[in-house]
Amino acid sequence: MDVYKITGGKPLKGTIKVSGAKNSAVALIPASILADSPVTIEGLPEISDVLTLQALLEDIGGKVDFNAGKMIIDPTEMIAMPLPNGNVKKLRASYYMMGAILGRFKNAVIGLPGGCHLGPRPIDQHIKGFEALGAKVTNEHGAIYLRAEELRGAKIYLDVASVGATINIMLAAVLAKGRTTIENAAKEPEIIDVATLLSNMGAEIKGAGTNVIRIEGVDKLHGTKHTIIPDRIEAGTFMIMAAVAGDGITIDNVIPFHVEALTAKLREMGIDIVEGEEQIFIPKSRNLQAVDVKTLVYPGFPTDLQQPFSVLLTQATGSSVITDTIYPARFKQIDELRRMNADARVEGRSAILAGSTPLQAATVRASDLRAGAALVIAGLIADGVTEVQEIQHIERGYSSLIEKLRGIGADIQKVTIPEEAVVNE
Ligand SMILES: CC(=O)N[C@H]1[C@@H](OP(=O)(O)OP(=O)(O)OC[C@H]2O[C@@H](n3ccc(=O)[nH]c3=O)[C@H](O)[C@@H]2O)O[C@H](CO)[C@@H](O)[C@@H]1O
Ligand SMILES: C=C(OP(=O)(O)O)C(=O)O
Repeated sequence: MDVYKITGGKPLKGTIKVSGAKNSAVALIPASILADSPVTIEGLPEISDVLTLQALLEDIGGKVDFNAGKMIIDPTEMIAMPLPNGNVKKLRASYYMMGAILGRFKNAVIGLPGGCHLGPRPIDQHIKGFEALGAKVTNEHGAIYLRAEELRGAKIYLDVASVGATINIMLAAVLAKGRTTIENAAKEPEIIDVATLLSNMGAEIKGAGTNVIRIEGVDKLHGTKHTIIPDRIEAGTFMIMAAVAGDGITIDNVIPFHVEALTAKLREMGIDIVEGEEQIFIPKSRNLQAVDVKTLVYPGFPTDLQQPFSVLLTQATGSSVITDTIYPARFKQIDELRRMNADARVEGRSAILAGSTPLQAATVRASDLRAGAALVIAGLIADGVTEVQEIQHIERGYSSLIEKLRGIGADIQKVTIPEEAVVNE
């Protein structure tokens, strides 16, 4: 099994570049299914979620060429093959195969999605949307069957402003007959990115990025070329790293507006943030002050940064509370941080962290993607050599992490250890 070994305490300095956004990539790739000619996507991150989606497109007959972040997808010979399990279970966003295959072929069979275990992650709002568009949806032996004679535009009010449901309904609705309105839509930047690709393919979409999206169905969509937006969660992870371990770090390829909730919190803690057009510079930080954080839908503080942020709070003066209103049980990093000497505990939907506590190296487990990112940051500031296990979760979402961190002076390596050395819960 592969693990990361990190020797903490090295001064981190220089420039670190952000890759394309994972949560856009995983929707843009399935969106290509809807076109009648090749789609090119540039700037994709080299992460396992992207490779798994490439395999899923190939499973249904797509021809895909992926090289240096550029993916050329020829969807012309795709067929609505069932995708019951296997690759589907490797990532959360395989649910976008439902909307895209249903949208193009009017029927689809897809296993239930995988992804990070953050507590319950229902897809009832996706299903509600597909049904409103005229699909019959059944769950048979762990696979979702979607069948429609034709898809017709509808008015859909989402009970929760779900990113996945918003995008999935857009994918299913762009080729439906007539007008679809999604109310209480999610507003994340990734939704705008997907709407931009679909519009450039010929779709008629208005309001992406607001809470009402209107889609006028069209008869066909064509290929196009698209450049993905930068990953605001990767950028945020590097900002947190720079604040807690940096000796002057520039984060390159970031849209500062996309990380404003984090920037505001960091400033509240006393951290200097210098914003450029596509760069953020964070000088060495001193005297971090405790703050409370509540995760909310965009533009609120993102749940995906809550776990990395908890490491920063172990180094602040005073006691901080993090409350995750999106995934109330998303605190598996806390037990691992306690192994590293953090003074932290979970109470209900909150984590309470007392600072400032020097962290000590330990062998820890990345239970999920952002818990893994949190443990890497913890390893960078801990005294000694930290071993992070289960890094396959981290590699679902961070492109070339080792190389990027080494580029700013981190001592981190990927090594293979025998299976018997793996820690169990
Ligand atoms: C691939 C992807 O883009 N993943 C992101 C996406 O996940 P994902 O799209 O799965 O998250 P959602 O925005 O759908 O979930 C938000 C909230 O709505 C609830 N919900 C969602 C759908 C549904 O049908 N019913 C329902 O109750 C969820 O349990 C959660 O409490 O947004 C999350 C919230 O920003 C991020 O943590 C994930 O990184
Ligand atoms: C939860 C995440 O991803 P996914 O939805 O793909 O599991 C994440 O990116 O933090």
